[in-house]
Amino acid sequence: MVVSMSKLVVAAAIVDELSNPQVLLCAQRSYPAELAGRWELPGGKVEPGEDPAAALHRELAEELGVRVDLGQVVPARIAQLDEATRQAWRELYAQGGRYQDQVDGDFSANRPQDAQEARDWPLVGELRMRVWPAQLIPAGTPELVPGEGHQELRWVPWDQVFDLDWLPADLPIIAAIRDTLRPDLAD
Ligand SMILES: Nc1nc2c([nH]c(=O)n2[C@H]2C[C@H](O)[C@@H](COP(=O)(O)OP(=O)(O)OP(=O)(O)O)O2)c(=O)[nH]1
Repeated sequence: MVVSMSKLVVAAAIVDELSNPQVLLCAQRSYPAELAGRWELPGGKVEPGEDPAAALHRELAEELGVRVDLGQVVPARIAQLDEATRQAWRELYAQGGRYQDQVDGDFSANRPQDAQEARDWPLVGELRMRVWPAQLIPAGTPELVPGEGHQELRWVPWDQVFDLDWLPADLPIIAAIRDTLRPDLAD
């Protein structure tokens, strides 16, 4: 059997307050050139053998200098992916897949052919992303100084979030986060 190898990225949807979020922390990438200027959720790649949630805490401390409380992972919703991605993803899961670097073992246990959800979202190529809602410790919306990875960090109200030029794979993810945290705003 062909088993594809994927790389896990972890990211946080940091809001002012998990119980009633008004704004989302959006980050504008500064590199590489082809991604510079696009918006993303802060985070980064899991290192070999690293626990994914621990990797996220590490990335947020490094990139933003913050500590966070994490909520529940927002799973990937098959229905929110475009048709080409959905098809590619079904095939991937049918083959079976593992993360490189022994992160979390086999991820094909939850098969999107049958399921409507899976834990991780597809990004470009081999990358998959696990996303947690989060709030700062203490909760709030302080001004944050971007590190070298970001041009700008901005707290954005939900009704303006989709005005930003997101990395393409993030659009269904951001919609799912908004629908999960603010079901009253769901389309
Ligand atoms: N952090 C983050 N990465 C995303 C998002 N959406 C998306 O497609 N990506 C892609 C962009 C990158 O190719 C990859 C994350 O890599 P990265 O460069 O941020 O990872 P890293 O901080 O560990 O950096 P490096 O060691 O690889 O330089 O995932 C997102 O919302 N947040």
